Amino acid sequence: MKTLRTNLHECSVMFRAMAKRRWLYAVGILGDAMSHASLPIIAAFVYIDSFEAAVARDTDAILHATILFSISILIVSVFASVCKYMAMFQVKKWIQEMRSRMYGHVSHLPMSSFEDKHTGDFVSRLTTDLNTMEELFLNQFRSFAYFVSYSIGSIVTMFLLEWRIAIVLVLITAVSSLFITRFAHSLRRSTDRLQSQKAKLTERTIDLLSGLRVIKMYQAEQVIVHKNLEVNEEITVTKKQIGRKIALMDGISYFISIFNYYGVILAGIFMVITGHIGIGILIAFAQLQFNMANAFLQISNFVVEVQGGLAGAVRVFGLLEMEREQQDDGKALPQSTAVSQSMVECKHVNFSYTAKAPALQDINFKIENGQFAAFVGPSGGGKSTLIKLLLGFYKQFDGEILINGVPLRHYSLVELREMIAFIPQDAYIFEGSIYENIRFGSPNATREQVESAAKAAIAHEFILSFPEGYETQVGERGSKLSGGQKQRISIARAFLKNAPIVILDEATSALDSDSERLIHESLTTLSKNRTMVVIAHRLSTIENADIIYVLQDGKIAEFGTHQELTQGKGLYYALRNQRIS
Ligand SMILES: Nc1ncnc2c1ncn2[C@@H]1O[C@H](COP(=O)(O)OP(=O)(O)OP(=O)(O)O)[C@@H](O)[C@H]1O
Repeated sequence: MKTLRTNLHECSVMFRAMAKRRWLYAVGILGDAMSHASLPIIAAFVYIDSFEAAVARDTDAILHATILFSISILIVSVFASVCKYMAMFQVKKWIQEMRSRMYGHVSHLPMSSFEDKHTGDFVSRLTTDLNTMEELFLNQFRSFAYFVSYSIGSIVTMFLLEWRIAIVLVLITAVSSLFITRFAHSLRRSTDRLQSQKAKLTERTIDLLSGLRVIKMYQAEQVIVHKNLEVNEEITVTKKQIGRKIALMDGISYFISIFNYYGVILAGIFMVITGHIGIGILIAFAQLQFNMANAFLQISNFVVEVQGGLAGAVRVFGLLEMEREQQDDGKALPQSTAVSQSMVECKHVNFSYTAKAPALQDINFKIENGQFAAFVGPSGGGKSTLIKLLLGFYKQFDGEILINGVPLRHYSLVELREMIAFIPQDAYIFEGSIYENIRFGSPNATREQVESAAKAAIAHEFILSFPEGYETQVGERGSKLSGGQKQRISIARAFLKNAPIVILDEATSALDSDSERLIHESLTTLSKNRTMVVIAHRLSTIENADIIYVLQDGKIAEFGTHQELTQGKGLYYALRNQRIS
């Protein structure tokens, strides 16, 4: 019963989500199911007339019944096809809308969602789970509507024909339905588990494909294959459990169906012999009961598919229920058009990811407009965390962050991100052309603007050296470009965005000295008339910074210019010597 209630609740959530489409879908699916269900019932009446006519040797009556039946088949076929198309069309459109909604939703999720869950989990929800939900609407609900329409129709017909047999059938059907709902409960647990295991398999597959280089280098093929095998085995175990339940359910529903079918025939023969019903009615009963028995034989597969579809739907809706990044009101920009003296300021900022150790403690600094500020420090010191706060990825921190003199909370995310051009460590390159990749910086930019951004980033020459120039397809994650080329495309995006603040998380990967020089040059140009905040891993790149902050264990351990910090012989000095030696 609990499963039934849960299933009904899940269905009602889905139907509500279909909005206006649900009515056309419901009409389509019911029309299709009822017209298909009506054929065997019409056939039952045709059999009564035909067999009675056959006994009376009335050929006209047989011809009449045959013509009527043929016309019915024609009408039902046309009507059912139209209804089926209507329902199918609504589902396809709805799934398309859901897919776009899910994509949009994923792009608005806070970064913390992706730190908590594996990419594979999202991929699985967007593909496998959405597909199972589509199947549920296209096939399983259709079969269910047919089964219900046919059961009601045939039971009513049987009541009209011979109520005593009909009562017995209703009782047996009710008992069988109760038994099936009990199975549904246990099957649902297995199908929920199966959907999660499938998601885990997608996660493992993504790890295999994305980490293939590392796997090969460390000859870890066996390790990764073993991990995949583990999930594969778990899936097989769950499928076996489902298979056992299906087999048991199949056996019992087979017994019930056959028992019902032959029971009706035997009872009917007995009633014909005793003169209670004619032979036509007996044949009609056999016809109705035959279809009912067939439907019952399909029921186990149907229950598994419905539970699987619902489990997928729950994961789809689970994704849509994940909380989006809060956009806030956004009233900061009008005030901030007047440029404040300090561009980025932190006042007593404290932040923790979890209840355990704080990632940032009492951070205070002020970066003046047009300054070049660098953050350095040992691994795990809190540099990336600070950048995440400045970019608005996490909002739950204590203290105050001011951008252009206005507290961060007064900016909408759109406004905040318009103020900042971010160059991440991993210069993410999207599938597509170099031109499209640079244009990410400003989707409305003209060709000239894209090219002048590429020139400023000293990328124009290498782009033109490719036979297809800006139209060169870069491959998955820019696989056809070198590390330095990817970084220069990423810098070109920042030039194109033309934001007053540039935040750069310096790439850790080593580059050849030529690439490093070009990148250094382009960053120097980029920093002109802009406020630069750089997380530096190579201390040589920030020697000319206006101010350097050294972060250790979430605190600012020291700050000053390169000369001051070197003379101070503190942590900066030690770090520098460590890296040089
Ligand atoms: N998503 C997260 N959830 C929980 N803890 C995190 C998360 N991200 C970082 N941390 C922790 O916060 C602390 C600061 O990490 P952070 O990434 O800011 O350091 P970092 O200075 O940028 O290090 P690195 O130079 O190695 O990149 C570390 O102890 C880290 O383990």
